Amino acid sequence: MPENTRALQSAPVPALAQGWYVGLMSGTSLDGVDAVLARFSPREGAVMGGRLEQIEVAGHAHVPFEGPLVAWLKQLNAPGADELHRAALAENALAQRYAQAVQALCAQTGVAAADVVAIGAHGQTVRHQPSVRGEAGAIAALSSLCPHAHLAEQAQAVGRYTIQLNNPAWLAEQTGIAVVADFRRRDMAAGGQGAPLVPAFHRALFGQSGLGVAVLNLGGIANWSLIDSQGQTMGFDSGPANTLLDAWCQVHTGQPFDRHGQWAASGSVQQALLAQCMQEPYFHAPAPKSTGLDLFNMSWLQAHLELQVPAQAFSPEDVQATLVELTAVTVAQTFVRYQQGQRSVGVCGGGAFNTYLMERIAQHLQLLLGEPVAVHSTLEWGLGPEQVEAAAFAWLARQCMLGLPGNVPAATHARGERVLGAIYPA
Ligand SMILES: Nc1ncnc2c1ncn2[C@@H]1O[C@H](COP(=O)(O)OP(=O)(O)OP(=O)(O)O)[C@@H](O)[C@H]1O
Ligand SMILES: CC(=O)N[C@H]1[C@@H]2OC[C@@H](O2)[C@@H](O)[C@@H]1O[C@H](C)C(=O)O
Repeated sequence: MPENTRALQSAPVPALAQGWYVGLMSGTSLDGVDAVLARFSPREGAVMGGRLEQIEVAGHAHVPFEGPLVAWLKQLNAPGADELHRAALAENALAQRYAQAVQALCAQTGVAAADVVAIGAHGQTVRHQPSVRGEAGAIAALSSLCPHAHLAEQAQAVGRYTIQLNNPAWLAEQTGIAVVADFRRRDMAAGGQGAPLVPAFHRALFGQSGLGVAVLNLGGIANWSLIDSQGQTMGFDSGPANTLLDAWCQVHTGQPFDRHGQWAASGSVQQALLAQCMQEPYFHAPAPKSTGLDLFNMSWLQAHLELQVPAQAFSPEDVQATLVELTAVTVAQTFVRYQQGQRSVGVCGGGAFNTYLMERIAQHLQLLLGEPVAVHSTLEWGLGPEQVEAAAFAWLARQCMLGLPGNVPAATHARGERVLGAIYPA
C-alpha cells in the first residue's frame, strides 16, 4: 500500500475546517515567496455569496529569490528556445524554495507538519493568456490543433491558457504535507479568466454586513476587489504596479525596488509619456479582465518610450515618477468606473509600503470622486499587507479541502462557482 494514502477525504470536516493551513504566494513581482501559516473560523455577520471568517496567523516567512532564479523566471515569461526543459528545471527550483519556506514556518511557530492540513501553493505564473490574442492570425495558427478553429468559441477554448510553474508532488514529498495546487485552470475551463482569485477571500475576511469595502492589491500587477454593502463582489486587474517600477529602478539604480517611492518622488511626471502609455487598450477594456507580465514588461515600456521624441530628454527618475502616476491613474479610474459607494480602501501587497504611490492613489481617487477616500494598509483591518495574498492561498486550499468554491464569477467571468485546485496527498 502506498505511503500517501492518509486519505484526506476521510478526515472529519471539523478538522479540515479548523486546522492549520500554509499559503504560499510567489507573484508577478518575482521578489520571492511569501508563506503564511494560518487557521480560520467563522465571525459575526452575513453577506451574500459567502461566509464571513476571521484569521489567526501563527507566522509569516519570506524566502527571497536570488538573481539567477529571477533571471531564469523572467526569461520564461517570454517565448524562447527549449522552454519545456527550462520550465521543468524552474518548477523544481521553485518547489525547493517553497519547501524551505514551509520548513521555516514550522520551525518558527513550533507547529508540526503533521498538524498542517494542507499547503495552498499558487506556483509561479509565467504565462497568462485569458483570451486569444492576435485574432485572425492566432485563430489561423490554432487550426491545426482544433478542427473547428474557424468557430470563435472553439478557437477560444484551445487558445486560452494560464501557466503557474510548480512541482506540487515534490513539495508534498519533501514536507510530508498535502498540497493543493493549480488553482486557476478550473476557473478558466469554466470560461473564466482564471484571475483574480483573491476577491472571495477578501470578501470572507474584510467584508462587512451593511458596509461596502474595497481591497487593492499592489503586487507586480494591481488588482481590485470591490465588495458592496450586501457582499456582492467583483474584481479585476487594473494594470501594472510594481513590475514596471521594479524593472526600471533595477536598471537605473541597481536596487531591486524603489524603497517607499523616494526615488520616484524626486522626479517629475512627464505628461506626454503618461498620455502615451494610457493609450494601451487594456486600460480601456471593460472588466472582467486580467493581465500579467506577458503584456506589461520592459519591452512594453521601451516601445512607449521610443514613441516619445526625444525620449532621452527624460531623466530616469522622471520616468519612475511617470510610472507611479500610471499605476495611480489606472487604479483610480477603474475604481471610479466600478465602485458602488465604497469609501474605505484597504491596500495590500508590497506596494502598500510605497508611501509615494499610496499618496498618488489617494490623490487621484479624491480628484475623480470629488470626495476623500480612506486609503490605508490592510494592517488597519488586522492583516499585514505582505501576508494577505499568501493567506488567500491558505484559505483557497481550505476551500478546496472542504469542497467549497474559490472563485467569484463576477470577477473572473466563469460560468459559475467552482471548487479550485488539485490535491496532492501527503
Ligand atoms: N518598502 C517598500 N517600498 C516600496 N516598494 C516596496 C516596499 N516593500 C515592498 N515593495 C514592493 O513590493 C513588491 C513585492 O510585492 P508583492 O510581494 O505583493 O508582489 P507579488 O505577490 O509578487 O505580486 P502579485 O500580487 O502581482 O502576484 C516588491 O517587488 C517591491 O516592488
Ligand atoms: C495570472 C496571475 O498570476 N495573476 C495574478 C497577478 O498578480 C496580481 C494580479 O495579477 C492577479 O490577477 C493575480 O494574483 C492574485 C493572487 C489573484 O489571483 O487574485
